[in-house]
Amino acid sequence: MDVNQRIESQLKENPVLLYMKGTPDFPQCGFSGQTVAALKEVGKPFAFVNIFEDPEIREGLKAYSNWPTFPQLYVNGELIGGCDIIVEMYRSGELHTLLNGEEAGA
Ligand SMILES: N[C@@H](CCC(=O)N[C@@H](CS)C(=O)NCC(=O)O)C(=O)O
Ligand code: FES
Repeated sequence: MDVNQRIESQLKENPVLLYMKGTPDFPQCGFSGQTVAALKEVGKPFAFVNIFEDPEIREGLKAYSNWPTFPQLYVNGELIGGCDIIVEMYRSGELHTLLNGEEAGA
């Protein structure tokens, strides 16, 4: 499998997937840490890939998504954004809406 196929299969298997530095319990960069904190507040389960453990994905994902930095949050295979976007969506309530669908605002 080449790197694009690996990325596609990860995205297919995980409807909410965060590519990050470190793990949710031990983020190894503040940008990944802030993003994890927002996701944890919303409280829906999410999968992650620690790009420090996978240099091929680290470089391949930048080309795949045309987005040069981490974290990168994907929902249903679609890139939602990095730290700035996710934190802003958390503050505005959009992240909750995105991850909870109709339950949002209930
Ligand atoms: N403004 C970015 C901040 C993220 C960022 O600058 N990430 C850098 C430093 S952690 C990065 O991933 N650089 C590429 C690399 O480390 O491969 C965001 O909103 O996500
Ligand atoms: S690892 Fe240095 S800013 Fe993220």
